[in-house]
Amino acid sequence: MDKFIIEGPTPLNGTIPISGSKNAALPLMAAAILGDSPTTITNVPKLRDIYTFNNVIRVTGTHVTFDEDEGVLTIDPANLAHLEAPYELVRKMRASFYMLGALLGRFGKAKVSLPGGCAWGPRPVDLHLNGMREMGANIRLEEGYVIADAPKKMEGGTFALEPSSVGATINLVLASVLRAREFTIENAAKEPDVVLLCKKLVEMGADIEGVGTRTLTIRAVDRLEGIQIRNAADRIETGTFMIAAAMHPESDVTLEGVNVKDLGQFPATFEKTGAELITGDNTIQVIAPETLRPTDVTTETYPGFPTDLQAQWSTMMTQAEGTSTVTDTIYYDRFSYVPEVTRLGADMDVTENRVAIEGKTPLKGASVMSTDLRASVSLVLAGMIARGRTDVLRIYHLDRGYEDLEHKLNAVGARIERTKQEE
Ligand SMILES: CC(=O)N[C@H]1[C@@H](OP(=O)(O)OP(=O)(O)OC[C@H]2O[C@@H](n3ccc(=O)[nH]c3=O)[C@H](O)[C@@H]2O)O[C@H](CO)[C@@H](O)[C@@H]1O
Ligand SMILES: C=C(OP(=O)(O)O)C(=O)O
Repeated sequence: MDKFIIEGPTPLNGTIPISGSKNAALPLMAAAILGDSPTTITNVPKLRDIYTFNNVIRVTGTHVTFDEDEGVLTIDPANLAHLEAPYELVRKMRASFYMLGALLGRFGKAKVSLPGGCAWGPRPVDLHLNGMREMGANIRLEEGYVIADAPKKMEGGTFALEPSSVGATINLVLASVLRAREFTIENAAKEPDVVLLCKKLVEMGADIEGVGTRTLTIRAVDRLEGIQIRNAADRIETGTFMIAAAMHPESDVTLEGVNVKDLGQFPATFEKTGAELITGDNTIQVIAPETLRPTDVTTETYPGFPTDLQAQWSTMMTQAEGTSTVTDTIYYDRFSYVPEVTRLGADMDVTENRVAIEGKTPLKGASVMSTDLRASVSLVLAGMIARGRTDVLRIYHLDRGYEDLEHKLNAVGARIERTKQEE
């Protein structure tokens, strides 16, 4: 197991390239197995979640090749015959649960383990399962597995997502495009990852009405063909580095390869901190403010503030001149980073789904432990402005979702070393 040793504080100056998005790539990979010819996806990041999902897909007999240097993934489902996603792999990442929709949609049968992923508390999948039932599938749970089957064509129907769910929208779209006569998803997610998936399925031949809106109507087609897809830029990595840049008053960082449109309201919220943003076609320059203004945020569905940037924002607010609150309405208990950032000297207090942060506390290096992906990166952000040495333990969570994190940050002035962690 690896850990990071971080020496701080360090201002960040220079240019950071943004990688392809993990959360956009994974549903596209699941969609590829619906095609009756190979699909090629470019701009795919080298991340542990991508390798794990490659292996999940391979178990089915699908041929997967990943050219890591070029970021090109080719998925050829011609020999797909084994309709199962086993616990040993699915437990490692939540997105492998998309295999349920994809296998059921393509073959009318699937056996998929209930999911794992970042475990900060309950992450139910009832909407995925009930939506498929509404479509006409038989679903039962047996020994930790979901076992599903469906007739050649399911009747379909209408299913309202309450609350709106990214994962359930993706799974229901995957299950229906080849197999439901007419299926309507109300209150569908319209996060950029979902919109990209729907657009690419339409390019493959799917019939999806309402792409990019809250109501999707899907009418099954008989076949889909493989296509060439360019994966989106990672909007959460972009937001994370914007926050990193704002945390030290002498930082000035340009992010390259950004998809500004995918950031929703985040840039406008970000500017309330006093940080200056200069936006180009696919670049964002972040000039840190002299004094960071306390700025309250509440997570919402897109285009609102993303839950995946909640921990990073709270960590930034430890350096603001005053008190702020950060509320998570998507996942109520995504605050496991708080005791760890507190170990570095922050003053944070969690009540229900809200953390109150008393700002401008000097941080001082210590050993801290990563508990999930976005929690882990928050500890790196804190470590980069803490005085002295911070050891961030168990960084395997980070490797699930941040490509070349230490190299990218060291190239702009950070001092982060990856080393083996003694057990
Ligand atoms: C809307 C939202 O911001 N979704 C985020 C969520 O996606 P993820 O797909 O994990 O979660 P969902 O979007 O499905 O969850 C949204 C809400 O719906 C609830 N729910 C979901 C499914 C279900 O079957 N039953 C149910 O009650 C969840 O508990 C949650 O409160 O975490 C991902 C990883 O951090 C993020 O990338 C997504 O942007
Ligand atoms: C937690 C995340 O991923 P997952 O939903 O795959 O656990 C994330 O991307 O922040």
